[in-house]
Order: sequence, then C-alpha cells, then structure tokens
Amino acid sequence: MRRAYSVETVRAAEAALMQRLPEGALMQRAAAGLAVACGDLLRRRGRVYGSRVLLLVGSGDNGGDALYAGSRLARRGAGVRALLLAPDRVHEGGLAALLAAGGQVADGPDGLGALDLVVDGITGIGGRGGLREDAAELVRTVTRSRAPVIAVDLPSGVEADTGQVQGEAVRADATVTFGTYKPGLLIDPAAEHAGALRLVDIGLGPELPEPPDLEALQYADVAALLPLPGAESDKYRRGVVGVVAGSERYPGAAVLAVAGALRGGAGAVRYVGPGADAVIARFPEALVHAGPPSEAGRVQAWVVGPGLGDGGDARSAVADVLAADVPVLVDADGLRLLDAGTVRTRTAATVLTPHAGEAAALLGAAREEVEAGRLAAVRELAARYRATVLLKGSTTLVAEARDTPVRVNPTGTSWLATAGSGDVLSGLTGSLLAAGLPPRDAASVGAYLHGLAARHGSHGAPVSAQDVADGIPAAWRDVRQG
Ligand SMILES: NC(=O)C1=CN([C@@H]2O[C@H](COP(=O)(O)OP(=O)(O)OC[C@H]3O[C@@H](n4cnc5c(N)ncnc54)[C@H](O)[C@@H]3O)[C@@H](O)[C@H]2O)[C@@H](O)CC1
Ligand SMILES: [K+]
Repeated sequence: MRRAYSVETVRAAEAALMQRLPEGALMQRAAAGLAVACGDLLRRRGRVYGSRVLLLVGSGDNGGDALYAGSRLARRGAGVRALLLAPDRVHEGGLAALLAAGGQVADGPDGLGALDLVVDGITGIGGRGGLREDAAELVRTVTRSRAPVIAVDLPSGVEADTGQVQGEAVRADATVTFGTYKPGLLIDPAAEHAGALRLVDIGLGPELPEPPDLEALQYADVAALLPLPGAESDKYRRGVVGVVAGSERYPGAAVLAVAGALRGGAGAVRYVGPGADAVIARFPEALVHAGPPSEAGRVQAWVVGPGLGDGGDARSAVADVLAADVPVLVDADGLRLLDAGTVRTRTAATVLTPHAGEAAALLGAAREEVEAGRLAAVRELAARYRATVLLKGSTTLVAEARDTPVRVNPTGTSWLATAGSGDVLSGLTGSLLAAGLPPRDAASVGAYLHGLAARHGSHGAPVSAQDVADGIPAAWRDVRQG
C-alpha cells in the first residue's frame, strides 16, 4: 500500500522527529537518498563522473536538499552547477557544501540541451499557489529542452495536498520523495507530473499517525482482497449480483454491465430489464427476469443505472432496488433518479459511481469545481449521501462516509475514457460486492482490475468497452501472480 499524508501531518511528524536528532540530520538523510537516485539515473545514461548536472534551487529547504545532493554528486566527479532562483535567500549550508565539493553557481539556464540531469529543487511541500513567474519561465525552458528531470520531494508547481496544478509545473522523469508519499504524488493531474516515484526513508514512519489521509492499493493488497471460492462454495455462497441496466434506447449498456459482472467473482448474474434478449444472446449463463427487481429472486448485491434512461420504469426500478436490504451500486442514469433521503437512510451499503459531471449534479456544483477539487468533492459526496463514492477519472478516487483513508487507483489509463467502459466497471464492482467485499474494497479493487483490464485489452492501442470486459480475467491472473 502506498500511503500519503497531508502537508500539515508531514510537518508535525518532521518536527517531532527533528527534536530527537542533531540539527540538519534530516536534510542529510534526504539528500543522501536523493543523491543515490540521481546517481542511478546518471549511471543508466552513462556514468556519474563527468556528467553534467543542473540544480534548480529555490529559497527553501527543498533547494537545500538539491544543493547537498549536488555536493555529493560533485564529490563523485559530476560537473554540478546550481541555478539560484533567489540568490539572497539560498540555503547557505547547502550552497557552501556544493562549492566546497567543486560545484559552481550557474549564470542562467544555458546549455540545457547538453545536460544529463536537471534536479528540481524549486519548491517542495512549502510551495504555495501556482509557481511565480520567474520560476514558471524557468520550468517552461527546462521542459522544452527535454533534459531528464528528477524532482525533489514533489514536482515544483503541483499542490501537495490536492493533486491540483495551477499553471506551470515541472514534468519529472522521477520524483524522490521523503518520509512518506504526499496526496499530490498519487492524484492526477499532479501525479502525471511526478514520473516514477521513489520513497526515501528518513525515519519518519514512527511519527506518522494511523490511518493515513490517502492510500493507493498495490498488487499484493489487491491479491489479498480478491474473493476466491473455497471448496465448499456454491454459486449462491459466491454471491448473486443483480443487474438493472439498459433500455430500448441504450440496449448495449445491459450487455456491458453483465459482461463486467460475470467476471467479478459472483457465482451468478441475474439481469432485470428490457434487454434480456440481447443479454441472453451474448451470455447464455446469465439469469434473466422481466418484472420488477423486487420479484427477481435471490440477489446479494444490485447494480442499477447504466443505460437506464429516465422513464417512469427506470425511476421505479431505482427505488425498488434501493429498498432492498443488500448492497446497491448506483451508476449513470441511476444517479439522476435516486432519492437522496432514501440513500442516506439505507442500512446496507450504497456505492455511487459518478464521473465528474454526475458528481457535480449530485453536489449541485459546477463540473469545473469538481474537476478542480476532486479529493474534496469525493469526500463531500460520501459525507452528504452517507455512501461509498467512487469518483471516476484518470486517478479514480474512492471515499467513504466514515473517516477512512480515501483510496486512489493507480492503474487507470486514458484509454478507459471510452463509451461503455463505466458500464463494465459497474458490473464488475457490483459482482465484487455480491461476493462479499466491503464497499470500499469492492470499489477500489473494481477500479484496479478495470484499469489493468484496459491495459490488457489495449496493449497500447485504443480499447472498446468489450475489450475491457474481456481483459478482466487476465487482470485477475496478473494480480494473483504478483
Ligand atoms: N522539514 C523537514 O524536516 C525536511 C524537509 N525537507 C525538505 O524541505 C522541503 C520543505 O521546505 P520548506 O518548508 O523550506 O519549503 P520549500 O522549499 O518547499 O518551499 C518554500 C520556498 O519556496 C518559495 N515558494 C513558495 N511558493 C512558491 C511559488 N508558488 N513559486 C515560487 N516559489 C515559491 C518560498 O518563498 C519559500 O522560500 C520539503 O519539501 C523537503 O524537500 C527535507 O530536507 C527532509 C526534512
Ligand atoms: K521540487
């Protein structure tokens, strides 16, 4: 599990740790880890000795880290120059160490094309708002040069706590972060700027509280959560997932939601709605029912909403399903038809799976507002609806009404932004609910497998929603084999 903490918590933990250490010790630990990462990158491109390194040095401790790491590289024979954004407010100890090791102060960002490495030490967790113009201009120049970049702690210009990016921000090949991940390293658009992540242990662990603010599942976490059938399992014990989806206007949604549900680990899929013929034609193993959901027979979790339209039948189907005392996942059209009061007072779990536009409608906010603050939006939705909320996006977020860590999905790919892919995710996640996973686990494992499945179906090319559904078994195998 990758665990992330807000800046406030990181600062408090650092302060507690620093009290027990000699002055400057933490920065030395950080710089040592950073220098190792820089050395690794330089060796992959050639060697450290004789390499050309430019440090971008801001006026805070992030710049200090860069300077001390630069001094270590200079002692190994690298040609290290430091570009000081505010020469009168530079970390003095760091600069002295660099100069003593043979490093130099650079006059400007010239010769960028010939560099082996740029170390971004402009701002770290102390960065506020969009980068100032001088820093932004420098970042634009560096980005244009295509020189390899390692960001110190965070790519400068991204917001550590939210993952937002206002204006210009460093695009790093790798980010070396200290003590713990920060939310912005895991949430897009900032995460996209961070490149490969490397966590340097500076001894902060024991000072960090439980639980973290944010967490990202990794292979092993997902493997441990997958519902696997035991010897005594039968289809009912493995769970029956009911799918209420599709309409005359959108018949395909029924097929895609069922396709996802069949691969999610439930023992059986029961389809309810007007698309039964199309479902059976494609999936003879599905059970179908024509009447209202409440009369469909045994179901351990419901999925309602994909392609449902907004007719009277759709509205009553949503109400019918929400009245059942089993977990319910509501997606797409279902989100427009649900009664908020009913959702809030349910005792069984409710999972809502909006994209940004649907989330905005549920919150009565503008779509841009949700997009500009995805973490806040998903938390607010979960609290308001007393539900588990999965907010779709390139880094999908899952929040609960209880104050548990928000989960961020690391497997997403832009190819998933394709018609019908959400229907597959709904079916898959509903199936995991029926198989007995708690709602937060079902939603985050569903998103994880869905992202991996898209990669399997895609191999770098565009995917259709059907390809995603067909890629789910390979995603399971991947996870189980580590
Ligand atoms: N606190 C600690 O115990 C440790 C901190 N470390 C490093 O220290 C960093 C935090 O240091 P600081 O608190 O000094 O803060 P930073 O160095 O991250 O940034 C603050 C500096 O950046 C400037 N700045 C702020 N916003 C800006 C903007 N929008 N555009 C341009 N410049 C801006 C400010 O004038 C300030 O001087 C961490 O990210 C990490 O790299 C590490 O050395 C490990 C130990
Ligand atoms: K930085």
